[in-house]
Amino acid sequence: MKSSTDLREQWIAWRNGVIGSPRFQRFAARSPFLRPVARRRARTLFDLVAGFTYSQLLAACIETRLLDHLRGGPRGADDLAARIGLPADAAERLLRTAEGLGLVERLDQRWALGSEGAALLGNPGIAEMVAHHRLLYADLADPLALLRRGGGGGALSRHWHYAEASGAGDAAAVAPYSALMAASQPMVAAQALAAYRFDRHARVLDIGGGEGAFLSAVARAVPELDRGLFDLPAVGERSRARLGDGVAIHRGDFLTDPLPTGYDLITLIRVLHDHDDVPAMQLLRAVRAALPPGGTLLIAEPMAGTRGAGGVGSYFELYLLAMGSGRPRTMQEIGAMLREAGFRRVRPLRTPLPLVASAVTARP
Ligand SMILES: C[S@@+](CC[C@H](N)C(=O)[O-])C[C@H]1O[C@@H](n2cnc3c(N)ncnc32)[C@H](O)[C@@H]1O
Repeated sequence: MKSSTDLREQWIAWRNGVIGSPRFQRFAARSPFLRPVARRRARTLFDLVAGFTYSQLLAACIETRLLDHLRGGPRGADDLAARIGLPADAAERLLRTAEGLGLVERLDQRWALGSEGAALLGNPGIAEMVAHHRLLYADLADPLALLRRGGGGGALSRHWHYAEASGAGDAAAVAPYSALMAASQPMVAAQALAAYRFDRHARVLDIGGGEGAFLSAVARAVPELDRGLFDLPAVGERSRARLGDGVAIHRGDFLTDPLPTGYDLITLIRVLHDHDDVPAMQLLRAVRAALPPGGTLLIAEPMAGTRGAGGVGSYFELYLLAMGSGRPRTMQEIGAMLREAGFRRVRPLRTPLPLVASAVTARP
């Protein structure tokens, strides 16, 4: 009897033979029943081929602040050209191409914000990420070279000081990544806060908490919670400015220094995936040791293998490869690591937008 793997292999060979056949493609394009599928497939393939042009066009819209200029309502092309600092014909071309991506739309002789443009403006962190992608774009200019050298060694690795450089990093080294993380944090905090009841706890410690944007969001939702933040010294300094004196700031290296105790909830938000398996296990063991009996660890970050997340997993895989440290892990891999670190009750949580972050809790 054939195994399910054999049957799947046969099915894949048959399917690929049909889809790849020019004769079938011609037939599907003419058939009224198959035409919608054929068009959808052609569109998906085109997006795969041309995706880099979309990203670069988006980068131009962000750099010129084109979408910001439409925030208040439609404007004429000449007005926009003057505002974004482009000659009229160049501005017209930028607007036409942005229209194709739903970023702007025509309204008589004027231009208005398109639905994708409005969604983008609603999440300021996205614009920051688009601008930041200049670094990843440079590292991906030769993707095979990046893969062959095992990642790192480029612009993105220099941006994330702790990825490959030695030392904790001074104020200048940590500023760019800390600001970027703070700008993109609200989307992530929304996932964690929707997935987990923070009001079950008395004291929360956010490890790798950056400038404190996550703890600020937690405080708005559960003001009575005592808060502490642990991060590298120069980042801790930045968080003091945002969080004020009401929050305990612990400065140190979580791979070499002891973690503070006395917190019944510890959070790792977009932290674990930054680290290779050995340091990631070291961190989980340290957290396990710092938690009291009955305490909880909450991990929230984008995870590999997330159903319905499309190419998001590939994006994070390449991003972390270019950064030179860490990898996105599946929920199962994180669960296994938690158990190996001595955690017993591992519970995946539902987040509203898993492509932004999935979440899991564990207790000693
Ligand atoms: C990707 S950022 C996430 C920041 C924040 N949790 C967020 O989601 O916005 C990772 C954070 O971990 C901190 N970090 C990295 N390695 C560290 C180490 N060895 N000790 C302490 N903090 C570290 C970085 O400084 C940075 O703030």
